[in-house]
Amino acid sequence: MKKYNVKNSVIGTAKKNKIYIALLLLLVAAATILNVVPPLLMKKLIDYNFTLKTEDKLIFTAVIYVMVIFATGVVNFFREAVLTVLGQNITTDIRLLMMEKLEKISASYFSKNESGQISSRLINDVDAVSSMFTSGIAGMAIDLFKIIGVLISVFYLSRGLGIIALLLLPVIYFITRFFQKKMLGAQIENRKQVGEVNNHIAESFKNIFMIKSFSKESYMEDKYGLILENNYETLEKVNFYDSIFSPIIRIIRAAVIAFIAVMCSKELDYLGISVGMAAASIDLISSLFTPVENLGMELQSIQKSLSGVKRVDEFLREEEDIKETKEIFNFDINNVDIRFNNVSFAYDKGNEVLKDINFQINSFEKVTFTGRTGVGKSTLFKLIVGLLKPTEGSITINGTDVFQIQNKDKRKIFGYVEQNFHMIKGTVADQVSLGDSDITMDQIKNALNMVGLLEYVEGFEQGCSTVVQNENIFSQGQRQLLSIARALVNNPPILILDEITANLDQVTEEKIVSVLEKACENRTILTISHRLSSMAASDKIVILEAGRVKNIGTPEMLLKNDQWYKNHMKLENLTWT
Ligand SMILES: Nc1ncnc2c1ncn2[C@@H]1O[C@H](COP(=O)(O)OP(=O)(O)OP(=O)(O)O)[C@@H](O)[C@H]1O
Repeated sequence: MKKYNVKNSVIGTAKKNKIYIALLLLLVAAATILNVVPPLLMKKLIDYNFTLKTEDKLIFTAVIYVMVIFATGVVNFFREAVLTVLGQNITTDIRLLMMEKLEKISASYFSKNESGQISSRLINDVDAVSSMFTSGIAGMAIDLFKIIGVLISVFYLSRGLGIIALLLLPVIYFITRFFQKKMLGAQIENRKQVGEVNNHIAESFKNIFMIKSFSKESYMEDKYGLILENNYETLEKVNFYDSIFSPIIRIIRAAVIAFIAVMCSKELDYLGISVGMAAASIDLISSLFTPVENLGMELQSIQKSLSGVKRVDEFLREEEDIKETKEIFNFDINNVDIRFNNVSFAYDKGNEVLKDINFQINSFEKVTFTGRTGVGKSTLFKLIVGLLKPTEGSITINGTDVFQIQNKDKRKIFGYVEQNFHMIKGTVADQVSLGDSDITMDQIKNALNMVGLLEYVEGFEQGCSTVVQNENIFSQGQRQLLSIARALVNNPPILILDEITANLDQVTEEKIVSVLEKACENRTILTISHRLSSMAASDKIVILEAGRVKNIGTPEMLLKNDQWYKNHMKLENLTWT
């Protein structure tokens, strides 16, 4: 199994983007140097041109000063641009890696995890990983370089001022961190409250008829008022920390400047430095505040992103479906032999849904699976099409383990009609072909014709090429017919029907049953049904109970020897089931 993880992916991206990395390092070095040049030029300007009252290269130094400030802006702009490109490349590579993994991942992963959770890994967690490298680690490195550059320059100007700058660092850092933590706490609280407000609004809209018919308007209003109050309280907290942080930092900065000015004053002259040196030092020390403040945010961003990295790595470590059969599975439609060999299956370890299942299905047999709800019928179907892997035993088709059949071959073997039809974005033809370019328009039309939908579809302005903007252009019954067309389009020898008439009225059900009767000719049919009357046409009925096969036989045999079947049939005739 290929070893996927975030670290390897980022190293891979870095290798592919060597030029950008080199450029970034160059720009960071240039920005670090340029950052300390203006204060040093200022020192020169003040000491030589103003204090000594010479005009020695005044204009020249001033022009250089302005140019350096301009160059700093340009370098910072390119540095941000390179960082953005690198960030996007990291995101793209991780997303592609996750998509590659997604295609190989075991289907049981999707039954264990909600789709919302999975998409959050692919979207939010990947963004977190990318921001960890761009604004987190890279930002931190840039700010550390800036701080080191400033400290070296201040020490170069005056050792005394260097020590002051060094002592100032932890003070700014801890004050900033204190406020950042408080602010983050308040923001999290506020976000929760905003979520509550949104949920309440969504809930009100969803249940508006119920609220009106049960006169719950004032209850909902009071609840909304309470939620809004909590929301304002948390927002006030955020605003409070936000508003006092900036003045506090400004006061500290002003105090430091005043302190340095006093220390350098003519009367005291504790530091023994020139006016220009003092001005340059004040400028440099002032520029220490922003990178130190940023460090706290970057640390926070790295901490937050680390959980994203962990979650992406967890996803990338998920078990894969490993297919050993490389050759195309050639299928003889006249010779179908499906075997369940001691099959057991559990979604969660130790909690078996199906136990020790053994049976055989032959060509053109029509087999119905029945049993109480939750007994494991749909699970059994997912095992037959190789979406799930048995925890014990195997299922074979003509001797090949179904789990080893390549996904691309499966559609030629099985046609799966689910309980609910899932529309995809695209045209009517796409609903049938699922965008498979190997399926021709003739095949699509044939399939639609077989289910009696062709005439209806050709009535649309664009016929099969009509883009489905609103799925209600098809009724529930027509959607079920589309589902059958989707299953039949490749003319598969095995048709799998998962209680497809469960949610339909009698008339629609009859129509679908008649379509199916035609579609089922010359195929092996596996179907789940609760209605025993519809099983009468089956060659074989498999009754499941407590995860095991309780009985197998023809409808006539079961009517004689299976009490459950007999009772159920009687009740159904009385229309009690
Ligand atoms: N993704 C899943 N994760 C964990 N347990 C599951 C999952 N899907 C189904 N189960 C459990 O497995 C058992 C069998 O479910 P299954 O859907 O196969 O039953 P069924 O016979 O098809 O039920 P029904 O007739 O109601 O459709 C149930 O107890 C169900 O809760």
